Amino acid sequence: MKWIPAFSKRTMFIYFILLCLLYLLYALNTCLVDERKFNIKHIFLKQHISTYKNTAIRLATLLGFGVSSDVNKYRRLRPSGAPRRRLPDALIIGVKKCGTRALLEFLRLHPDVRAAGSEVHFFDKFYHKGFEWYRQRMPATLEGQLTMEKTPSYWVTRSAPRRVHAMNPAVRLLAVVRDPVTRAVSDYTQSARRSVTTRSRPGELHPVTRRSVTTRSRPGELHPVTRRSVTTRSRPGELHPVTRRSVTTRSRPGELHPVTRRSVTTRSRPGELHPVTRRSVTTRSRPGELHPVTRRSVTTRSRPGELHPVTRRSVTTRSRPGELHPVTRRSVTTRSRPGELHPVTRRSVTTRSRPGELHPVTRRKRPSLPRFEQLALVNSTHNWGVPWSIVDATWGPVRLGVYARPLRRWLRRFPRRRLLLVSGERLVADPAAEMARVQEFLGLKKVITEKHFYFNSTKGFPCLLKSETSPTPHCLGKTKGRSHPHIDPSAIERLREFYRPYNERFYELSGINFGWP
Ligand SMILES: Nc1ncnc2c1ncn2[C@@H]1O[C@H](COP(=O)(O)OS(=O)(=O)O)[C@@H](OP(=O)(O)O)[C@H]1O
Repeated sequence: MKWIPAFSKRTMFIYFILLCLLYLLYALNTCLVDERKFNIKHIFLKQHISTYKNTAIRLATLLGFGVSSDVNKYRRLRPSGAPRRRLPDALIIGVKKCGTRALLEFLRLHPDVRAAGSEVHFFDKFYHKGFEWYRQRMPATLEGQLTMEKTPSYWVTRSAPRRVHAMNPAVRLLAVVRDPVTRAVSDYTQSARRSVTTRSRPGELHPVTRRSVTTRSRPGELHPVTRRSVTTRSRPGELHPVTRRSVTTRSRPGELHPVTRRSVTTRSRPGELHPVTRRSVTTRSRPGELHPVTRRSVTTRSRPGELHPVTRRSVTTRSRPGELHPVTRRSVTTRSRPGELHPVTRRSVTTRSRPGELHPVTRRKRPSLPRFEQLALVNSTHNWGVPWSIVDATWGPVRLGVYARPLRRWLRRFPRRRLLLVSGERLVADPAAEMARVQEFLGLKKVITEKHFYFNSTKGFPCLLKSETSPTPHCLGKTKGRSHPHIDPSAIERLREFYRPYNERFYELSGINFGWP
């Protein structure tokens, strides 16, 4: 030590005193800012110190010291300059259809949380755009506020744990989980609302979803892919050959439905009363004619340009595509060829395309999916002569409920204490209690309590008394908390059996028993 004056005892002592002074200065600055007796010089100093502090914490972590980086313990907001956009401090990484939107909306009640409104999909779809792009998608926050984002698909994106870790190894992760069976039904309900009614040939798979489609086969035929009965059009009075229930019939005027014995939709001649109900029926008369029974004018089909001979108002015409209505000079409903735009409005028109074809202009889907049971179970095996359905674990809504696999991937990158598993069931049954756990995990003061919620019995879910965006009581949107279709109890039981071992594995890995049936 003697030959290196820089390390003499006296020099070391001076360094120590200097360090203490520096720390005192920092502490003093914090107090000054807290008391709101700050000036621009202090703000700059504060910003620099917090930057150094964060850097120091990261360096210490790299060197293997167990420094807690829980720097965001709840603080009174200090107005240290203008708000700015920052990369997220915490992420809701999943799981789809488990209540991620509810969690985010509830968290937004906290004054120290700011979150991106829509799903950003950075770590799964837009990673190539870089962190600066991601930062720009975030809301501006004040020093001390948490920046958050939720994208449920991160949970199952293989590369997401590595990418999130590269952004910030100290980031806090939240995942909402729910009974995988209910989750699957919820997932299916959403797809059913979005998906399409196609008319393809029997046996053909849907060209977009690659799953079987609603077919029109002959009465009694089973669906060629799912081997279940299909919607049939049989002759009046016939029962459905498979379900043995009555089918939609077209009978002659006056005939009662042969099975239900109720009157059927008839097409009679103008002036005729319905032979059973004795009420007037929809008639097609010639232009100008009054309805022979009611003496009111009837819907007519006149030639384009002609006024209705009784009411003297223009009538619905069928003109050639592109033609304007000769009286109103407005465009008329046209039937163009698939892909053609309406010649006057330049908007896509109702088309009749060939089976499997998507609408050529809008490329949008139309509604209908096979039943949940058909998709979740494959009725192919026979166990000692007894038909036995096996769960289709490759089907998305089923696969996503196997939580153990993605959890293992996340735990390879992040320590368990960095990931909070939120119960989707408790978020509905006792939102305040679950939010208390979440606030503690995020190092926030407990601000969100029971007084923020009320139970809306019509919706069947907890709703908010007020929020950042609305000062009046409101629930989540109508896409959240949908009513689910009835599912065959035996299918539910099959799924429960399927998930049981995976759930056990998940409880082991997470250290929490969620108690799913
Ligand atoms: N408070 C409240 N209000 C409405 N809905 C609530 C609420 N809390 C939890 N849930 C459940 O959240 C389910 C939707 O989950 P997500 O928000 O994760 O869906 S998504 O992945 O973002 O599409 C949603 O699923 P469905 O019931 O199938 O619509 C709800 O069961």
